[in-house]
Amino acid sequence: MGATDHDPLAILTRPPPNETPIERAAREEREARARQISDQIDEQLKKDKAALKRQNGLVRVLLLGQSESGKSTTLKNFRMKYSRAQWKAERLSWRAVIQLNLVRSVLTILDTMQTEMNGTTSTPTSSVVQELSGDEEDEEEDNPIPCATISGVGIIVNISRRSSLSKDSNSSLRTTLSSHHQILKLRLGPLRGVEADLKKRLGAASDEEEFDSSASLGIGPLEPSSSSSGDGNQGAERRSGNAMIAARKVKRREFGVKRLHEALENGVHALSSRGSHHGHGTRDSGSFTSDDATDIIASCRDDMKALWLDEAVQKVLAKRKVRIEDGAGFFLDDIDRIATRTYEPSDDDVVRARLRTLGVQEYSIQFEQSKGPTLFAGGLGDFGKEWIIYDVGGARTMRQAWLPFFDNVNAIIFLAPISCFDERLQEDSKINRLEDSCLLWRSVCSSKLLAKATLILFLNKCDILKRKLKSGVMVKNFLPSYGERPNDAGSVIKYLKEKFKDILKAQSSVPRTCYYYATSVTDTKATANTLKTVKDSIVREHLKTADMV
Ligand SMILES: Nc1nc2c(ncn2[C@@H]2O[C@H](COP(=O)(O)OP(=O)(O)OP(=O)(O)O)[C@@H](O)[C@H]2O)c(=O)[nH]1
Ligand SMILES: [Mg+2]
Repeated sequence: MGATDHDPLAILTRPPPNETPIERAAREEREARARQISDQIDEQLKKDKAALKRQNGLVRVLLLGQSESGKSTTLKNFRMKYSRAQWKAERLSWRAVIQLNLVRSVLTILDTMQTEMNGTTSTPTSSVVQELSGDEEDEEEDNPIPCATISGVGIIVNISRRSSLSKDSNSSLRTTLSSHHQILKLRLGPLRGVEADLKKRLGAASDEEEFDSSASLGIGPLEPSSSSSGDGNQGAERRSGNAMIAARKVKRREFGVKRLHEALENGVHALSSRGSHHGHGTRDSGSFTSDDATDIIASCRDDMKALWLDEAVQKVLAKRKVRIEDGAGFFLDDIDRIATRTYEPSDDDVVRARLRTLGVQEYSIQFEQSKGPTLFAGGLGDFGKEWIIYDVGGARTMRQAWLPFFDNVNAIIFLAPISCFDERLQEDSKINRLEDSCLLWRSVCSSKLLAKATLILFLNKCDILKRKLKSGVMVKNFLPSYGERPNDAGSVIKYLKEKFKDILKAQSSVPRTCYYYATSVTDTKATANTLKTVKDSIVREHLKTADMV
């Protein structure tokens, strides 16, 4: 008896006895089809398994924080370090954005000068203006008023009054602005057309935007209830009681785009098609030569420099507390380099460029497996190799859009710009920016949806903080709880870090890990090191959750 006689399967699959040639051909065709289907199923299973593995290894990171906290700048650092090829390919297309940043700074100076010449009290509002806390319309002077107390944290944020100059110094400043300044203003006039042109080219999604100053935090269930904000004092009264001021809408000039890639591409395409019409503005082997906007900017170079370096202009800016140098997209110290016909942005330029985020932008980053022992080694497969980073718009009116992205997120990188203890929100001039950051951080810490996410806090804009403190701004004037602690950056960072830690502790029922970093994310070298540590901690936490370590 052969071995197959005992194999039930062999009996089942054995060809029937007395099979005719036609029957045999039909059977073989059936079997071939079955084999083909089986192979297809195997292939699909393999694909599903790979997709599942990839899905398991996918790390989702959400960048959160108020507007101008440095979210997009952090993302740029990530892309610059870990998506080098894509970054380099995109770098040139930032030129129009950087030119727009420069032009807007100049226009802000011109507007401030005009306001001064007119002798009016209002100051133009712009993305490049870092306006100190202080209500332009208040009569009282230099009298800090407690504005808000953050419940359980003990930060009392004062909004100091604008320290206005005497009538004498006002009029003397006005007369210092001479015909020379009028001429500069006239000669720089074409930059208004350039601004409009660049905006059109990039496809402005929202430029002049109105914010309702009575708008809520706008983050739905995350939003702390009004009673829990701990403002049961004059601060709350001050914010809600003055109906006239609360109803006022704050006008703000800032440029933002919904789809960054599209905007950058638009800039490039508009430029090359224009170039073929005008015989210039061409793109040759990946680099620009020139275009109308660039020509005008280049021809205004000396006047722009003269304006920025002018002593009387600096005095007007100081008087009106317009701190362009601490604002977003500051390029006035780089006029020589940028206002040329052949300007090409550097890595640092792109990182410093300001383009407000509208909605949510999504980026995928593929991390290379590094040599030597890594977290990916040891049979952990593709864990942490692919990251999806979500960058959101941070203005209050945009926070509703964050919620859908809270689901399944592995890590939050929260940016709190700590230099802004004496600034107010652009979208709501009643709210101190540090107070807003603390409230937002509290919402993030208390969110059930984010309970499992790794928390990373960047105490950002430390460079601006240092400059501000050095210039004599006293933290205790804005945060009375800071008391007599030394007015240096190290002490302020330590103090605020403890405040953010306290908030997390108060909002967590179980002890929760959070990684804290003092950052200046425009410093790309230092940020590269921070990101490496951040990346490792996120992957480590992710693996812990997945029971892999
Ligand atoms: N000096 C300095 N500037 C910074 C720092 N972080 C961000 N900036 C600048 O601040 C501006 C705003 O930064 P963004 O990254 O665009 O802010 P954002 O949080 O994405 O703001 P939205 O898109 O409005 O939500 C940019 O011009 C940055 O170059 C920092 O640490 N130091
Ligand atoms: Mg942004």
